[in-house]
Amino acid sequence: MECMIELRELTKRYGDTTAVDRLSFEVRPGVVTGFLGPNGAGKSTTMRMMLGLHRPTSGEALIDGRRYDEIRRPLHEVGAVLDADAAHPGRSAVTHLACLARSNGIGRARVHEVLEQVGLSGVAGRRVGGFSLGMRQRLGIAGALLGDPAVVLLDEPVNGLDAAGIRWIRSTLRALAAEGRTVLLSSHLMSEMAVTVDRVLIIGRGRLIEDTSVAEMRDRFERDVLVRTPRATELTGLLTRLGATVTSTADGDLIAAGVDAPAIGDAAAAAGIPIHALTPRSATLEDVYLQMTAEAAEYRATVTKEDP
Ligand SMILES: Nc1ncnc2c1ncn2[C@@H]1O[C@H](COP(=O)(O)OP(=O)(O)OP(=O)(O)O)[C@@H](O)[C@H]1O
Repeated sequence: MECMIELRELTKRYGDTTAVDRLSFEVRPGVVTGFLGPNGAGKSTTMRMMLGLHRPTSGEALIDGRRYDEIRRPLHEVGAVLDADAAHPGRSAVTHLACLARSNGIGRARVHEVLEQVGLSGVAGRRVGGFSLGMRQRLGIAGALLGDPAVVLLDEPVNGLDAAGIRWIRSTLRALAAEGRTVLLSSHLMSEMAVTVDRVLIIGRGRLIEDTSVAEMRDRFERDVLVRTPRATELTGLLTRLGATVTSTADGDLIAAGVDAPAIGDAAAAAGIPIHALTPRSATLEDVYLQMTAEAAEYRATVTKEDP
Protein backbone atom coordinates (compact mmCIF):
# COMPACT_ATOMS: atom_id res chain seq x y z
CA MET A 1 0.00 0.00 0.00
CA GLU A 2 2.83 2.41 0.83
CA CYS A 3 3.44 4.79 -1.98
CA MET A 4 5.75 7.77 -2.17
CA ILE A 5 5.42 10.92 -4.25
CA GLU A 6 8.70 12.20 -5.62
CA LEU A 7 9.31 15.40 -7.55
CA ARG A 8 12.57 15.78 -9.43
CA GLU A 9 13.44 19.25 -10.67
CA LEU A 10 9.83 19.68 -11.74
CA THR A 11 9.43 22.81 -13.85
CA LYS A 12 6.54 24.43 -15.67
CA ARG A 13 6.81 27.58 -17.74
CA TYR A 14 3.95 29.47 -19.37
CA GLY A 15 5.64 31.84 -21.82
CA ASP A 16 7.74 34.14 -19.62
CA THR A 17 6.12 32.96 -16.39
CA THR A 18 7.87 30.18 -14.50
CA ALA A 19 4.98 28.78 -12.46
CA VAL A 20 7.00 25.88 -11.02
CA ASP A 21 10.76 26.20 -10.80
CA ARG A 22 12.96 23.08 -10.41
CA LEU A 23 10.88 21.77 -7.56
CA SER A 24 12.23 18.64 -5.85
CA PHE A 25 10.73 17.00 -2.78
CA GLU A 26 9.31 13.77 -1.43
CA VAL A 27 5.95 13.19 0.16
CA ARG A 28 6.00 10.21 2.48
CA PRO A 29 3.28 7.77 3.47
CA GLY A 30 1.77 7.67 6.94
CA VAL A 31 1.69 11.40 7.61
CA VAL A 32 -0.45 14.29 6.41
CA THR A 33 1.67 16.71 4.40
CA GLY A 34 0.62 20.29 3.70
CA PHE A 35 1.64 22.01 0.48
CA LEU A 36 1.69 25.69 1.29
CA GLY A 37 2.37 28.91 -0.51
CA PRO A 38 0.81 32.28 -1.25
CA ASN A 39 -1.66 32.68 -4.09
CA GLY A 40 0.07 32.08 -7.38
CA ALA A 41 3.00 30.21 -5.80
CA GLY A 42 2.46 27.25 -8.11
CA LYS A 43 0.61 24.74 -5.93
CA SER A 44 -2.22 23.94 -8.33
CA THR A 45 0.14 23.73 -11.29
CA THR A 46 2.34 21.28 -9.35
CA MET A 47 -0.61 19.11 -8.35
CA ARG A 48 -1.95 19.09 -11.89
CA MET A 49 1.45 17.89 -13.12
CA MET A 50 1.44 15.12 -10.50
CA LEU A 51 -1.91 14.03 -11.93
CA GLY A 52 -0.80 14.15 -15.54
CA LEU A 53 -3.19 17.04 -16.32
CA HIS A 54 -0.31 19.37 -17.26
CA ARG A 55 2.86 18.30 -18.95
CA PRO A 56 6.02 19.51 -17.19
CA THR A 57 8.36 21.76 -19.18
CA SER A 58 11.15 19.70 -17.61
CA GLY A 59 11.71 17.40 -14.67
CA GLU A 60 9.21 14.84 -13.45
CA ALA A 61 6.64 13.99 -10.81
CA LEU A 62 6.65 10.32 -9.83
CA ILE A 63 4.15 8.32 -7.83
CA ASP A 64 5.63 5.09 -6.55
CA GLY A 65 8.40 5.55 -9.13
CA ARG A 66 6.09 6.07 -12.12
CA ARG A 67 4.66 9.05 -13.94
CA TYR A 68 0.88 9.31 -13.60
CA ASP A 69 0.33 8.37 -17.23
CA GLU A 70 2.28 5.14 -16.66
CA ILE A 71 -0.09 4.02 -13.90
CA ARG A 72 -2.42 1.34 -15.23
CA ARG A 73 -5.39 1.84 -12.88
CA PRO A 74 -4.95 5.43 -11.68
CA LEU A 75 -8.06 5.69 -9.48
CA HIS A 76 -6.81 2.70 -7.50
CA GLU A 77 -3.49 4.36 -6.81
CA VAL A 78 -4.17 8.09 -6.67
CA GLY A 79 -7.35 9.77 -5.47
CA ALA A 80 -7.60 13.51 -6.01
CA VAL A 81 -9.95 16.37 -5.31
CA LEU A 82 -8.99 19.42 -7.32
CA ASP A 83 -12.36 21.11 -7.32
CA ALA A 84 -15.25 20.62 -4.91
CA ASP A 85 -17.67 21.43 -7.74
CA ALA A 86 -16.60 18.66 -10.09
CA ALA A 87 -19.92 16.80 -9.74
CA HIS A 88 -22.87 17.67 -12.00
CA PRO A 89 -25.38 19.68 -9.89
CA GLY A 90 -28.39 17.88 -11.37
CA ARG A 91 -27.15 14.44 -10.33
CA SER A 92 -27.59 12.79 -6.98
CA ALA A 93 -24.51 11.96 -4.92
CA VAL A 94 -25.03 8.25 -5.44
CA THR A 95 -25.46 8.61 -9.23
CA HIS A 96 -22.34 10.77 -9.46
CA LEU A 97 -20.26 8.20 -7.60
CA ALA A 98 -21.86 5.25 -9.42
CA CYS A 99 -20.87 6.77 -12.81
CA LEU A 100 -17.35 7.36 -11.60
CA ALA A 101 -17.17 3.82 -10.20
CA ARG A 102 -18.56 2.22 -13.36
CA SER A 103 -16.13 3.98 -15.67
CA ASN A 104 -13.29 2.74 -13.48
CA GLY A 105 -14.48 -0.83 -13.11
CA ILE A 106 -15.42 -0.42 -9.47
CA GLY A 107 -18.49 -2.21 -8.05
CA ARG A 108 -21.57 -0.46 -6.70
CA ALA A 109 -21.04 -1.77 -3.17
CA ARG A 110 -17.96 0.42 -2.92
CA VAL A 111 -20.08 3.51 -3.69
CA HIS A 112 -22.14 2.87 -0.58
CA GLU A 113 -19.02 2.23 1.46
CA VAL A 114 -17.47 5.58 0.59
CA LEU A 115 -20.77 7.41 1.09
CA GLU A 116 -20.88 5.90 4.56
CA GLN A 117 -17.23 6.77 5.17
CA VAL A 118 -17.76 10.47 4.42
CA GLY A 119 -21.10 10.63 6.22
CA LEU A 120 -23.29 11.27 3.18
CA SER A 121 -25.38 8.06 3.25
CA GLY A 122 -28.41 9.94 4.51
CA VAL A 123 -28.38 12.38 1.58
CA ALA A 124 -27.11 9.99 -1.11
CA GLY A 125 -30.26 10.39 -3.21
CA ARG A 126 -30.32 14.19 -3.10
CA ARG A 127 -29.22 16.45 -5.95
CA VAL A 128 -25.66 17.68 -5.59
CA GLY A 129 -26.87 21.16 -6.62
CA GLY A 130 -28.53 21.51 -3.22
CA PHE A 131 -25.41 20.48 -1.27
CA SER A 132 -23.49 22.88 0.96
CA LEU A 133 -19.78 23.44 0.28
CA GLY A 134 -18.96 21.07 3.14
CA MET A 135 -21.13 18.34 1.63
CA ARG A 136 -19.64 18.88 -1.84
CA GLN A 137 -16.17 18.63 -0.33
CA ARG A 138 -17.16 15.32 1.34
CA LEU A 139 -18.51 14.07 -1.97
CA GLY A 140 -15.24 14.98 -3.67
CA ILE A 141 -13.35 12.99 -1.06
CA ALA A 142 -15.75 10.06 -1.48
CA GLY A 143 -14.92 10.06 -5.20
CA ALA A 144 -11.20 10.20 -4.47
CA LEU A 145 -11.50 7.20 -2.13
CA LEU A 146 -13.55 5.01 -4.50
CA GLY A 147 -10.51 3.09 -5.73
CA ASP A 148 -9.03 2.73 -2.21
CA PRO A 149 -5.91 4.61 -3.36
CA ALA A 150 -2.54 4.69 -1.57
CA VAL A 151 -2.14 8.38 -2.45
CA VAL A 152 -4.68 11.12 -1.76
CA LEU A 153 -4.20 14.63 -3.19
CA LEU A 154 -6.44 17.55 -2.29
CA ASP A 155 -6.24 21.08 -3.62
CA GLU A 156 -7.42 23.64 -1.02
CA PRO A 157 -9.80 21.24 0.75
CA VAL A 158 -10.45 23.53 3.71
CA ASN A 159 -10.98 26.71 1.72
CA GLY A 160 -14.30 28.23 2.73
CA LEU A 161 -15.26 25.44 5.13
CA ASP A 162 -16.70 26.21 8.55
CA ALA A 163 -15.06 24.99 11.77
CA ALA A 164 -16.99 21.71 11.81
CA GLY A 165 -16.04 21.05 8.18
CA ILE A 166 -12.37 21.74 8.86
CA ARG A 167 -12.47 19.43 11.87
CA TRP A 168 -14.01 16.69 9.77
CA ILE A 169 -11.38 17.06 7.02
CA ARG A 170 -8.64 17.00 9.63
CA SER A 171 -9.79 13.78 11.29
CA THR A 172 -10.52 12.13 7.93
CA LEU A 173 -7.06 12.93 6.56
CA ARG A 174 -5.37 11.81 9.76
CA ALA A 175 -7.23 8.51 9.61
CA LEU A 176 -6.21 8.02 5.96
CA ALA A 177 -2.57 8.70 6.82
CA ALA A 178 -2.75 6.36 9.82
CA GLU A 179 -3.77 3.61 7.39
CA GLY A 180 -0.41 4.15 5.68
CA ARG A 181 -1.60 6.35 2.83
CA THR A 182 0.32 9.29 1.43
CA VAL A 183 -1.81 12.39 1.96
CA LEU A 184 -0.97 15.77 0.42
CA LEU A 185 -3.18 18.81 0.66
CA SER A 186 -2.56 22.33 -0.52
CA SER A 187 -3.52 25.59 1.13
CA HIS A 188 -2.44 29.21 1.20
CA LEU A 189 -3.36 29.48 4.89
CA MET A 190 -0.86 28.40 7.53
CA SER A 191 -3.40 28.76 10.34
CA GLU A 192 -5.60 26.06 8.82
CA MET A 193 -2.64 23.83 8.00
CA ALA A 194 -1.06 24.05 11.45
CA VAL A 195 -3.83 22.00 13.00
CA THR A 196 -4.28 19.61 10.10
CA VAL A 197 -0.85 18.52 8.88
CA ASP A 198 2.29 16.95 10.33
CA ARG A 199 4.74 18.11 7.67
CA VAL A 200 4.81 21.20 5.51
CA LEU A 201 6.31 21.89 2.13
CA ILE A 202 6.32 25.63 1.60
CA ILE A 203 6.77 27.11 -1.84
CA GLY A 204 7.05 30.65 -3.15
CA ARG A 205 7.38 31.68 -6.79
CA GLY A 206 7.43 28.02 -7.77
CA ARG A 207 10.45 27.23 -5.60
CA LEU A 208 10.78 25.18 -2.45
CA ILE A 209 11.31 27.42 0.60
CA GLU A 210 10.90 24.88 3.42
CA ASP A 211 10.49 21.16 3.88
CA THR A 212 9.94 20.61 7.57
CA SER A 213 7.58 19.38 10.27
CA VAL A 214 5.11 21.69 11.98
CA ALA A 215 6.76 20.85 15.33
CA GLU A 216 10.23 21.77 14.00
CA MET A 217 8.87 24.96 12.59
CA ARG A 218 7.45 25.91 15.98
CA ASP A 219 10.73 25.09 17.77
CA ARG A 220 13.00 26.75 15.28
CA PHE A 221 11.21 30.05 15.47
CA GLU A 222 10.77 30.20 19.20
CA ARG A 223 11.45 33.87 19.70
CA ASP A 224 12.20 34.74 23.29
CA VAL A 225 11.48 33.99 26.92
CA LEU A 226 9.54 36.10 29.37
CA VAL A 227 11.09 36.01 32.85
CA ARG A 228 9.64 37.36 36.08
CA THR A 229 11.95 37.70 39.05
CA PRO A 230 12.16 39.99 42.08
CA ARG A 231 15.91 40.42 41.31
CA ALA A 232 15.65 41.66 37.74
CA THR A 233 18.82 43.74 37.63
CA GLU A 234 20.94 40.90 38.90
CA LEU A 235 19.39 38.37 36.49
CA THR A 236 19.79 40.79 33.57
CA GLY A 237 23.54 40.97 34.26
CA LEU A 238 23.77 37.20 34.53
CA LEU A 239 21.87 36.50 31.29
CA THR A 240 23.78 39.17 29.40
CA ARG A 241 27.03 37.46 30.41
CA LEU A 242 25.52 34.23 28.97
CA GLY A 243 25.10 35.98 25.63
CA ALA A 244 21.40 36.85 25.88
CA THR A 245 19.84 40.10 24.78
CA VAL A 246 17.62 41.26 27.63
CA THR A 247 15.02 43.99 27.65
CA SER A 248 12.43 44.79 30.29
CA THR A 249 8.71 45.37 29.95
CA ALA A 250 6.69 48.18 31.56
CA ASP A 251 5.62 45.64 34.21
CA GLY A 252 9.22 44.95 35.15
CA ASP A 253 9.34 41.53 33.49
CA LEU A 254 12.39 40.59 31.45
CA ILE A 255 12.32 39.48 27.83
CA ALA A 256 15.39 37.40 27.03
CA ALA A 257 16.37 36.40 23.51
CA GLY A 258 19.28 34.18 22.54
CA VAL A 259 19.02 31.76 25.49
CA ASP A 260 16.34 29.17 26.07
CA ALA A 261 14.15 28.74 29.13
CA PRO A 262 16.09 25.79 30.63
CA ALA A 263 19.38 27.73 30.41
CA ILE A 264 17.78 30.73 32.13
CA GLY A 265 16.28 28.54 34.87
CA ASP A 266 19.58 26.73 35.48
CA ALA A 267 21.62 29.95 35.59
CA ALA A 268 19.16 31.57 37.99
CA ALA A 269 19.10 28.49 40.24
CA ALA A 270 22.92 28.33 40.32
CA ALA A 271 23.01 31.99 41.37
CA GLY A 272 20.22 31.56 43.91
CA ILE A 273 17.95 34.03 42.07
CA PRO A 274 14.25 33.21 42.50
CA ILE A 275 12.18 32.91 39.33
CA HIS A 276 8.44 33.56 39.52
CA ALA A 277 7.63 33.00 35.85
CA LEU A 278 9.49 31.58 32.88
CA THR A 279 7.50 31.57 29.65
CA PRO A 280 8.93 30.77 26.20
CA ARG A 281 7.10 32.92 23.65
CA SER A 282 7.06 31.56 20.14
CA ALA A 283 6.16 33.39 17.00
CA THR A 284 2.88 32.09 15.71
CA LEU A 285 3.23 29.75 12.78
CA GLU A 286 1.32 32.31 10.77
CA ASP A 287 4.03 34.92 11.56
CA VAL A 288 6.76 32.51 10.55
CA TYR A 289 5.03 31.50 7.36
CA LEU A 290 4.35 35.11 6.34
CA GLN A 291 7.98 35.96 7.00
CA MET A 292 9.18 33.02 4.91
CA THR A 293 6.95 33.81 1.99
CA ALA A 294 7.22 37.62 2.20
CA GLU A 295 9.71 37.81 -0.64
CA ALA A 296 7.47 35.78 -2.92
CA ALA A 297 4.45 37.86 -1.97
CA GLU A 298 6.36 41.13 -2.54
CA TYR A 299 7.40 39.93 -5.93
CA ARG A 300 3.79 39.20 -6.80
CA ALA A 301 2.69 42.64 -5.57
CA THR A 302 5.35 44.28 -7.76
CA VAL A 303 4.35 42.27 -10.79
CA THR A 304 0.70 43.16 -10.24
CA LYS A 305 1.56 46.84 -9.85
CA GLU A 306 3.48 46.88 -13.10
CA ASP A 307 0.62 45.24 -14.95
CA PRO A 308 -1.21 47.80 -17.10
N1 LIG B 1 -2.58 28.23 -17.90
C1 LIG B 1 -1.77 29.19 -17.47
N2 LIG B 1 -1.24 30.11 -18.31
C2 LIG B 1 -0.42 31.08 -17.88
N3 LIG B 1 -0.03 31.22 -16.59
C3 LIG B 1 -0.51 30.35 -15.70
C4 LIG B 1 -1.40 29.29 -16.08
N4 LIG B 1 -1.70 28.58 -14.97
C5 LIG B 1 -1.03 29.16 -13.94
N5 LIG B 1 -0.32 30.22 -14.38
C6 LIG B 1 0.55 31.09 -13.56
O1 LIG B 1 1.41 30.25 -12.82
C7 LIG B 1 1.59 30.72 -11.49
C8 LIG B 1 1.22 29.65 -10.51
O2 LIG B 1 -0.18 29.44 -10.51
P1 LIG B 1 -0.90 28.34 -9.62
O3 LIG B 1 -2.36 28.43 -9.92
O4 LIG B 1 -0.25 27.03 -9.78
O5 LIG B 1 -0.64 28.88 -8.15
P2 LIG B 1 -1.31 28.44 -6.78
O6 LIG B 1 -0.19 28.36 -5.81
O7 LIG B 1 -2.14 27.25 -6.96
O8 LIG B 1 -2.20 29.68 -6.42
P3 LIG B 1 -3.63 29.79 -5.68
O9 LIG B 1 -3.35 29.65 -4.22
O10 LIG B 1 -4.03 31.17 -6.04
O11 LIG B 1 -4.51 28.73 -6.24
C9 LIG B 1 0.79 32.01 -11.40
O12 LIG B 1 1.65 33.09 -11.63
C10 LIG B 1 -0.23 31.86 -12.49
O13 LIG B 1 -0.62 33.13 -12.96
